[in-house]
Parts: sequence; C-alpha cells; structure tokens
Amino acid sequence: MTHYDAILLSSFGGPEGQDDVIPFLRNVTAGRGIPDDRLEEVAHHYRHFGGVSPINEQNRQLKAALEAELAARHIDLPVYWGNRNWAPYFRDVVAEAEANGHTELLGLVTSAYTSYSGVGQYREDFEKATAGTSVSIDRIREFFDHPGFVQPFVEGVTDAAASLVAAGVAPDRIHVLYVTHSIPTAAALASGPEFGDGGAYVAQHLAVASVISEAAAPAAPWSLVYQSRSGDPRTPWLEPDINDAIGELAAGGGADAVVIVPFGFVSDHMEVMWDLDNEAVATAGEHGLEVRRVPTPGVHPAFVGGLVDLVLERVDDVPADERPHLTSLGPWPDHARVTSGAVVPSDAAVPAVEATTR
Ligand SMILES: CC1=C(CCC(=O)O)c2cc3nc(cc4[nH]c(cc5[nH]c(cc1n2)c(C)c5CCC(=O)O)c(CCC(=O)O)c4C)C(CCC(=O)O)=C3C
Ligand SMILES: [Fe+2]
Repeated sequence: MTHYDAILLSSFGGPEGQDDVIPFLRNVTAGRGIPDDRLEEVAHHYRHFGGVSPINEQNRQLKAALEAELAARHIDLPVYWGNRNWAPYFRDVVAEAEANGHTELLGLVTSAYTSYSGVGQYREDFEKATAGTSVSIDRIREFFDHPGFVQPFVEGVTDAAASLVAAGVAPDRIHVLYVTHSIPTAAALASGPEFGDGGAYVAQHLAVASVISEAAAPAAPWSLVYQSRSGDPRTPWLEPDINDAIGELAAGGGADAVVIVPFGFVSDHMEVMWDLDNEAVATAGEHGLEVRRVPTPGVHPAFVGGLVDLVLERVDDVPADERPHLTSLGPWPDHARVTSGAVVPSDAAVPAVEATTR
C-alpha cells in the first residue's frame, strides 16, 4: 500500500471571460516564441465564445464525478483541482492542500499520451508548485490504452458508423479519422526514440486507433491525422492536418463519409469545438462527405470509473502485469514522485522518455 492524502486533478486551464484571454495565452506561450499573429488567431477562437473555454467547467464536472465515484466505493480521498495555465493554479492548490494537512498528493493529469506537453510540462510545474513546501506529488501513468479511456471512443465510433449506415453509407465507404494534437516532429521523436520516428507519442496513438477500429468499425479504413498545429511554419510538425486529409480522401474518391475521433483529448474543449466542430466538419461538408464527430470521454462512467481504478492501482501497488491495458505498449510505467522541488525515483522503473521528452 502507498499512502496518499488526496488526489490532485491536474489540467491545462482556460479563460473564463474576455479579460482572461490574453493573460491566459501569455501563460500558455510564456518564453516559447509563438508569433503574435497566431496568438491573435487563437484569441479569436476564445473571443467567439465570449472569452470562455469550456475546459474549466468540464474539469469541475469531472471533479464532481470523481468525488461521487470515490464516495460510492467508500474511498476516503478528497479531490483537489489545479491547472497549469489558469486559476486555480497548482501553487495555490498545493498551498491549500498543505494548510489542510494534505501533503501526499496523487496527480491525476488529464493527458492520456506521452509528450512534453502532457508529461514534462506537468512535472516541471509540479516541481515549481511544491518547491519549499512539504507537499509531494505522484502521478498516475499515461492511460491512453486503459479500458476506461478507450471504451467511450469504442461506443462513439460504433454509434457514428451505425448512424452513417442508417443514412445509406456502405460500411467500407466510411473512413475513420483518428485525430490528435500535432506536435513538432522533434518533440514526437523525443517522446521515445525507441518507438521510431514518431516516438512514443505516435506509437501510442496508432496502437489505440487500431484497437478502437477493430472493436467498433472493422470494415472501415482509418488513418491517424493531426489538428491545431501552431508555432513557426518552418518547424516540421506531425502531419497530415485533418483538413488536408479530408481533401485528399475526397479527391481520391476513397470514402463517402468520415468519422472524426478526437482521441487525443479527454473532453470537448476549445480545440475540439473550434478546430473540429467548426473547421474540420465544414471541410468535410465542402467536399461533399457525410461527417460524424465522436464525443470525448468527458464524464462517461467508464472513464470516471477507470480514473478511480488508476488511483487504486497506485494505492494498492498493483504489479505491472496485473494492470489493465489494451495495447502491447501498455501498461505504461509510473512516474517519479515530485517532492520539494526535486524528482525522487519511484520504485517502478521510470522510462527514459519521461526525462527526455522534447
Ligand atoms: C499535445 C498537446 C495537448 C494534449 C495533451 C494535454 O491535454 O495536455 C494539448 C492540449 C491543450 N492545448 C490547449 C490550448 C493551447 N495549446 C497551445 C499550444 C500548444 N499545444 C501543444 C500541444 C498540446 N496541447 C503544443 C506543442 C503547442 C505549441 C506551443 C507550445 O510549445 O506549447 C496554445 C497556444 C496557442 C497555440 O499555439 O495554439 C493554446 C491556447 C488546451 C486548452 C483548450 C481550451 O482552452 O479549451 C488543451 C487541453
Ligand atoms: Fe495545446
């Protein structure tokens, strides 16, 4: 048994009004040289929705759902919620937890895959937030192939394919587009060079997509595509972009319909609402393709239950060979514990990718 005092639901954060948008974007891009015109472009996405990202409300709902699931299973662990880029910030939440006598936190990070954005940045922010405190933060493993994360997508693709078939589309004329956040190719490689050019990041996505397709739409061809690239246009990022992929599919006559599966994200936040529901759906329409967009896990009971299972496997020190995983890449190893500004190796082997991403 490993003792924890509380869970720290850890996420990206988002603006909640027009005045928040630019300070939020400055937080996100601090020191990373994102061109101003791109910042303005992103601000525009938020402005369109009143300056409000849905992500904070989705995390409040996830926190409530986790609390209900923990209570139903008689697990006495309070849930704190903190963000990297907007209030409640990690450093404030860590101070609040410490004041309440909660110093051994288990971080539940809302990133399913291995990348600097989803792993290294959180570790660095945990280090900053715990520096000079008595609080330590452990983190659950990347859960890309955990049944609780995969099941909602299997249901979503199954429903989308059924709805297209009901609309008269032949099952093998549906193309399933698994879409995730593009990252620089160098960052992808750094996420785990032992997995090939795309690193652990691409390998994990390919493995999960194949599991979902086999279960939900075995007759339909599929591909892995990317969204939301940003940064310097001269820097290579993972491709193809989903809009280019839709154009090429239509030009090649390879499909009558596309199913868009945003399996890089756990909730329908801004990047889903704007880049997919707005842009990619329009692109499909322009090319005369039927389109369905599959929901993200959100507060799906399988996802919420799966997160609690991921907490329990750490509390109970469940050995790797007994941990649920749906691909041959899993179960992904645990991380080093962050304590008082330092990373202390945990008992489990920490993969090289964790230390070297990006
Ligand atoms: C891999 C990945 C995830 C998934 C893993 C995870 O979930 O953590 C993710 C999630 C998210 N990204 C988000 C928002 C943004 N990401 C940006 C910028 C970037 N993301 C990157 C990668 C990722 N991002 C990268 C390589 C950049 C380039 C700049 C940099 O080197 O970091 C920018 C700056 C402007 C721009 O460049 O577009 C914004 C505003 C939101 C919140 C949405 C909302 O408000 O609802 C969420 C959940
Ligand atoms: Fe991002």
